Amino acid sequence: MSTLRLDLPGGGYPIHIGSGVLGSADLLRAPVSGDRVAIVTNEVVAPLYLARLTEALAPFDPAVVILPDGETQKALGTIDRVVGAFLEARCDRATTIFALGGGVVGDIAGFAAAVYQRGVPFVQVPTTLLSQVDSSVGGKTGVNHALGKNMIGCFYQPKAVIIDTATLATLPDRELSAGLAEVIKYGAIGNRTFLEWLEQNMEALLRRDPGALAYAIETSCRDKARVVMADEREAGVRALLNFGHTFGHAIEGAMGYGRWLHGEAVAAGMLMAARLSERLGWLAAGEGERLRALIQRARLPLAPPAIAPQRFLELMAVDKKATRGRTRFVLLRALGDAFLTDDVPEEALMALLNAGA
Ligand SMILES: NC(=O)c1ccc[n+]([C@@H]2O[C@H](COP(=O)([O-])OP(=O)(O)OC[C@H]3O[C@@H](n4cnc5c(N)ncnc54)[C@H](O)[C@@H]3O)[C@@H](O)[C@H]2O)c1
Ligand SMILES: O=C(O)C(=O)C[C@@H](O)[C@H](O)[C@H](O)COP(=O)(O)O
Ligand SMILES: [Zn+2]
Repeated sequence: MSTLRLDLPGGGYPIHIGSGVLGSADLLRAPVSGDRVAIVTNEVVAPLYLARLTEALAPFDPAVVILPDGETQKALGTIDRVVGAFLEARCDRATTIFALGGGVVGDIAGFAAAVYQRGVPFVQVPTTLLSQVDSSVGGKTGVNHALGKNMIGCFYQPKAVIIDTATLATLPDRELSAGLAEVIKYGAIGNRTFLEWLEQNMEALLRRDPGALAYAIETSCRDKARVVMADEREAGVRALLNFGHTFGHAIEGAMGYGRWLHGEAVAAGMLMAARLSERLGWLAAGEGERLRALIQRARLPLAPPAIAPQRFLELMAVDKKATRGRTRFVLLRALGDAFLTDDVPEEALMALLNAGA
């Protein structure tokens, strides 16, 4: 097992990574400060891992909230239902909330914990590759709105992140690939050495080699923690973690939440951002091709679905990175060297959208 730390002025937390840590009573009970716990999970994850978490938390007798599966659950109505379940179970301010599941459960449970009685402690126990490398770390919580992805939420840091890599054994292949999109993102935005490692180890990751997965998860969490420690509230460098997301979130919204997985939309979005970088003369063609090849080997989509350019623009107009009415994009100077800019001529953007990628 390895442990990283994410330190912030408001208090830091450990990120424990290891196979079988879901069975570790010591690790799971350490972040519990009060005398009660509640677990938020979903109908897919509960039959697989709820008993193990409940056993590890004994003698606490957790209140359990089991949500339906899927991205469409990331909606304000779900927060109302989760808060209702907490109230019915008489959860008080000394109740620690555990999020057991993928990014959807983590974003919902984290936001519910942030607003329940104005804030109760919570712990992330991520069970998808995507949530283990990205969503469980850094404190972005929230839900979607019909007009935009993650439009309702807040920054609210967990007390601990406990990553049991053994849970990935039951993850469907399509979900594993979706997680690899965010892993590739770390290489593309700021870690060329890691990108080269991914080029050499993609097959090992796809066949779920435990050593390769552990290395990819640890490197991703370390990179993300470093960025979050430098800029918790996304005033600057944290925006780079949004590489591929300006296009990706628009794809998710245009298709209807859940049709394209988040990681799939981010993969196509990263390639759109790379192509835009090439069109604007920032990125050499060979670099974009290298990213395309890696995304293809991760079994991820290489191009967006058919979306009218006007619709794309409408959806991107609400992107949270926009300032003074101008959409900002994360572009590449090279693989491993990303930057944020609002200096994207409309003709270049329209040419990209009209080209279908
Ligand atoms: N907060 C953040 O910083 C952040 C970062 C990245 C993504 N996100 C959000 O995360 C969400 C995507 O997360 P995700 O990719 O984990 O999707 P998800 O939570 O929908 O999980 C994917 C699927 O796998 C199932 N599942 C979970 N663990 C499993 C396991 N061990 N075995 C078998 N099945 C399992 C889930 O029930 C679901 O069907 C999106 O809403 C995205 O916006 C948030
Ligand atoms: O943690 C971050 O910061 C990220 O941008 C990570 C992204 O992978 C993630 O999808 C995040 O939820 C996007 O945030 P948003 O602010 O663009 O909604
Ligand atoms: Zn993401």
